[in-house]
Amino acid sequence: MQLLKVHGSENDFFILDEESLEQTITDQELRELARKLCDRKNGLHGGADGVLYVTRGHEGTNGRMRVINADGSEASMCGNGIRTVARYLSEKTGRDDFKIQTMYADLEVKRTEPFAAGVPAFAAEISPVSFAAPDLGMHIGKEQLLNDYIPELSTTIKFSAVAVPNPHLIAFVDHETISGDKLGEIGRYLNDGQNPLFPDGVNVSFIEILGPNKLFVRTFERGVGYTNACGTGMSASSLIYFLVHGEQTGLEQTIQVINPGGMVKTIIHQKPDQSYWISLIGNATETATVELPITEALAGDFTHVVWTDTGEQTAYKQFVTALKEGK
Ligand SMILES: N[C@@H](CCC[C@H](N)C(=O)O)C(=O)O
Repeated sequence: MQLLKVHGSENDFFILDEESLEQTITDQELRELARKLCDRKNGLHGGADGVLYVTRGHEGTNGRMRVINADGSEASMCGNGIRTVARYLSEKTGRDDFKIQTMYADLEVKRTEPFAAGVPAFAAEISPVSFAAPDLGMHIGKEQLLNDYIPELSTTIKFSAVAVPNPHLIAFVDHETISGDKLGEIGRYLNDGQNPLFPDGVNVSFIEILGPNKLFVRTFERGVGYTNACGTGMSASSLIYFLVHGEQTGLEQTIQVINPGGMVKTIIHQKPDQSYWISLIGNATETATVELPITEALAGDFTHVVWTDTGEQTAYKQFVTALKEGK
């Protein structure tokens, strides 16, 4: 079996193309493989946030992406992941602009200007968007939530909820709060599988506004925990920023979203039917190619792994250093 280790803003994944498997695997094996590979302690080379399983897509697409979180659960979308799958499929098929089949929609992706020398970038469509409680798996006694309190969570922090289409709960906070563990406390509670508010879990993001069209976003991901970045989380946060702070931004404007692992750009669009969609633009970095026997991987045995670094991470680190220095 071959894998590709990739990341978008250091939200890292193993891409597994079904064509690299000698035999088909069951859904149960795929979930088990994700749990074994991604474990941050005992997994493959420090683990990962998830597995992106690439298969043939239906007509009109260049392939299909399934998102398996580190805990083996399946998500409907992954914004950082889809850019890396876009790059993988682009290099596999020689096309730079195409659609990828995901759980609920065929999404447009395209190669864009690199973020820096050696830092390839792709743009991905993030949609469909919904604010409806049933689409969010939200049970808070309200049909929608926009900048309002959930008293069970906090009496001082206001939340907004949006599905893009995976569910996100978002709050504007100050610098001290975003740097503390309130996000972890809320994220862990809402993803314990037992709470009555989001029984299926939810991705939780805190936003600090750094200036007009400039945000810092930190996310606690469903099925993962704290991540360096969450692409759908940053897209959802940008949309909520537009809806709550319309005095600072507008449709078709580029929003810069800084995250613990780097930076992405987002643009909010509105269709004639009034529905929203978001462009998410960011790096698609390939850090290593990996070869290993699937039977051993399923048993959590990584002794016969052939791991080959691509060397791309050096350019990515230089890009992040320049970003921090404001260059
Ligand atoms: N990291 C992803 C989101 C992955 C799925 C998420 N954990 C969920 O369960 O919804 C991103 O970049 O969007």
